[in-house]
Amino acid sequence: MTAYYTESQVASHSSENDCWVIIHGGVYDVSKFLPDHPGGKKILLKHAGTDATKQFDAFHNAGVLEKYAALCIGKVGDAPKQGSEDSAPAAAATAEDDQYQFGDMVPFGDPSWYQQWGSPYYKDSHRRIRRYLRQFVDNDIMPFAHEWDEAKQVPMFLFKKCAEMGILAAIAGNGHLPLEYFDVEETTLFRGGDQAIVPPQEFDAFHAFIIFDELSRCGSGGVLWGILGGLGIGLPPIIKNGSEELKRRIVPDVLAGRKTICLAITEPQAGSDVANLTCVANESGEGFIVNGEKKWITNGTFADYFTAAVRTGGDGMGGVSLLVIERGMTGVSTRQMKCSGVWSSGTAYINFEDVKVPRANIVGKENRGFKYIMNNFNHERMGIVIQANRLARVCLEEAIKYGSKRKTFGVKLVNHPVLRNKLAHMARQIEATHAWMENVIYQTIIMPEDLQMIKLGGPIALLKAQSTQTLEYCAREASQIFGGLAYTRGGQGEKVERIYREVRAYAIPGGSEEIMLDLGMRQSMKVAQTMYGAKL
Ligand code: HEM
Repeated sequence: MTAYYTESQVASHSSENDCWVIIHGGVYDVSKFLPDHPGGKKILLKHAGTDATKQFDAFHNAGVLEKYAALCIGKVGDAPKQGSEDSAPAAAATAEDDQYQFGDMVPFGDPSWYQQWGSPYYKDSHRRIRRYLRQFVDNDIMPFAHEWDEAKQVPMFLFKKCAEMGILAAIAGNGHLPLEYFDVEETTLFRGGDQAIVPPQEFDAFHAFIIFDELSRCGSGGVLWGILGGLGIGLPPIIKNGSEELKRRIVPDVLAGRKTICLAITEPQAGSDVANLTCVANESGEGFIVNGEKKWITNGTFADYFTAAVRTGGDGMGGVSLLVIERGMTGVSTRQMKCSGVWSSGTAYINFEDVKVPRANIVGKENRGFKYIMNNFNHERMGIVIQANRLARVCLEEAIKYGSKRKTFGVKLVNHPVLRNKLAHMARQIEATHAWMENVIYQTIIMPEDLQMIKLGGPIALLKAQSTQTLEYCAREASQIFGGLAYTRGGQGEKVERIYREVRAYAIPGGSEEIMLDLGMRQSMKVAQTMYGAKL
């Protein structure tokens, strides 16, 4: 039952031992919080017993109130009369309610189909998954993203939660649900047949896109890579190429959040140059003995399984295989690396020293690993593109929100033409990238998979460079708009400061911008000549 107080009742609680404030209609008892308030005790006491909404808004993000909800003891005003509209429980929102607009309506703060624009790509189940994910991110992720980043790990219960929702299965399937390896009725998103939030038979690449896009609103690459980075790239090669025995042994546990997995390809001396990796797996008896190092491995500090690229044959791409190495195997050791960003994602340096791996753990055929890795690259890169563009959008949204309340020289930041110019350049790049992204995702639905490999590889490589350069631009400009607040960790500039540190975690892995731009043109020229008959 909500308690209601009058303004004069609140005013009588204005001493150091008994201090209440009103913020956005809520009454907060901050007596015990005074010594812990990061802004200091005095400033709170100055506003004791009063409505301090305006002062509060000047120094905090809205999320602070959610995080400190326990301090809220009631509301200000009269209790609603029984049976009045206010006392009735709010009706659950339906997909129809969301048909025209959804979100905060900050210009370009969400994709255009959230803001009264029509789109051929989305139907009711897309609108429902969007609402479901937004609540999850607002309530269960955003208030804690900063803490998790500082603690340099995401909590393990998050994997279970994502599994229960069906998010892990949705991400692993590359636009399809891997229905053989999880029970849809155990998930909140897909249970209930035609009545499900997303009926399993309706699931498509746009649902997966919305999941990634909405999750990325948390503004933390560390959280995103933490929960999905390893699974999103480490599991699909097994689902696609592994033996039935290997799949049954590994996939259900990972999709249920009981076990975690990562992809271990990069080495101290071989990054984008995958064909030259040196981690070696020598045949021995019933299996292999693995020796070598892996570096910058997302989720490597805690993953139970490593989908590792190893050299089983001669030099170059024809000698690479994929092996599932398990944490419990003797000779596996991992340590957390100190990176400039994505702190909570568990980036690891890994040593394999005489690790005995049974032959049953090989993924697909021996010496075919390079092909399996390449086949997964489009999926991996699109995941990066979606995240990078939403993180860029977060920078724009945060900058507009902050710039609409902060004044300099008596004028709101958004009303200074020089700052509006920055916002405009951010918006045009984000919207252009988003439209290209939707176009490519649509192609992944209508184009046969073998053709996608050939025709989409070039555009996706260019799109990756487009999205990370957009992210870099937006992170920089938003930081300038936030000024000193984006130079300190936490507080109002929390997301922008963190994203600025995370730009390189998007621009380098999965193919650096330089390699993407070159590959994108090379591949597109080849396709034009060999498939469309261009005389070049
Ligand atoms: C329920 C009441 C309040 C809570 C839970 C709260 C919480 C916080 C927190 C968590 C921070 C750290 C920065 C951040 O995360 O945003 C902070 C900073 C601050 N707060 Fe509060 N606060 C409250 C009320 C107020 C009020 C009424 C004022 C009055 C002006 C105030 C002034 C400040 C200032 C000046 C800072 C420092 C900002 C900076 O570092 O730039 N707070 N507060």
